[in-house]
Amino acid sequence: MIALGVNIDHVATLRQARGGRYPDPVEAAFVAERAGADAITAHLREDRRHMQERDVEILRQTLRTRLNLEMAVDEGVLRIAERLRPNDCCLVPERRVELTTEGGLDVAGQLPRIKAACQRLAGAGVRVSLFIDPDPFQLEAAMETGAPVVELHTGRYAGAADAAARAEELGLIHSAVSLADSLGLQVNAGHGLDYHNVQAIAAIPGIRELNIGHAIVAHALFVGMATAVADMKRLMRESRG
Ligand SMILES: CC(=O)[C@@H](O)[C@H](O)COP(=O)(O)O
Ligand SMILES: NCC(=O)COP(=O)(O)O
Repeated sequence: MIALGVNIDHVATLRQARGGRYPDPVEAAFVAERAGADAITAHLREDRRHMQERDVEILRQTLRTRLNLEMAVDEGVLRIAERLRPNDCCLVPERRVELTTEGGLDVAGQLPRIKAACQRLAGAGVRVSLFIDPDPFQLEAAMETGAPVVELHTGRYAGAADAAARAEELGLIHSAVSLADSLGLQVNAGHGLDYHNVQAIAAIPGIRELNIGHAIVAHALFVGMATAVADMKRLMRESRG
């Protein structure tokens, strides 16, 4: 059964629009868990544009499933992760000017730095995942860091301009899953997945977990968070037959 990690960042985006107390991403996480989320993903960005330290502290103390903390290799956030010790940390690239994550982490180009961060988090008892493009060089580098998990960036698949481009990206993802499996890495995937494009990814047998947020939160505006999560879980379940 493929697992669903619900990313609640954009509940916090709505809250930060006025810098108030609601909607509370923690409440969204509880609803998502009751609706079938297997984990909650929260991206504590260095610029704190959405999730706040208060949010991840409460999530760490209250979740019934797992907390997957997404973060850049930023000293301040690393120290928070070492203190909170979430179940999982997923290392992602960040640029303050980006609207959202634009690609995978360049592990191959900064291997000593990423490896040191992985060792610090593993030393704190955290399972580390690396958010990378479906690229053989990045997969080989990810294995060098000792991180047991990779999350394949599905953004280019999700944003493909036409069916041919989407099929090409899907092929790269299939190949990356096979290589990751041969390297002994757990394979997750995420970014830009929605109710129209998720099933082709969820159907790939070697993928253990999908992290999905923006599309679920957007759907939840119209049907509620519980139904939005249940709808996504059903599509993922049906994709496996
Ligand atoms: C790494 C990734 O693809 C997302 O989980 C990330 O959280 C996107 O950043 P925003 O949530 O800020 O859009
Ligand atoms: N790592 C992907 C994630 O957590 C959610 O990405 P998105 O569904 O908000 O694009």
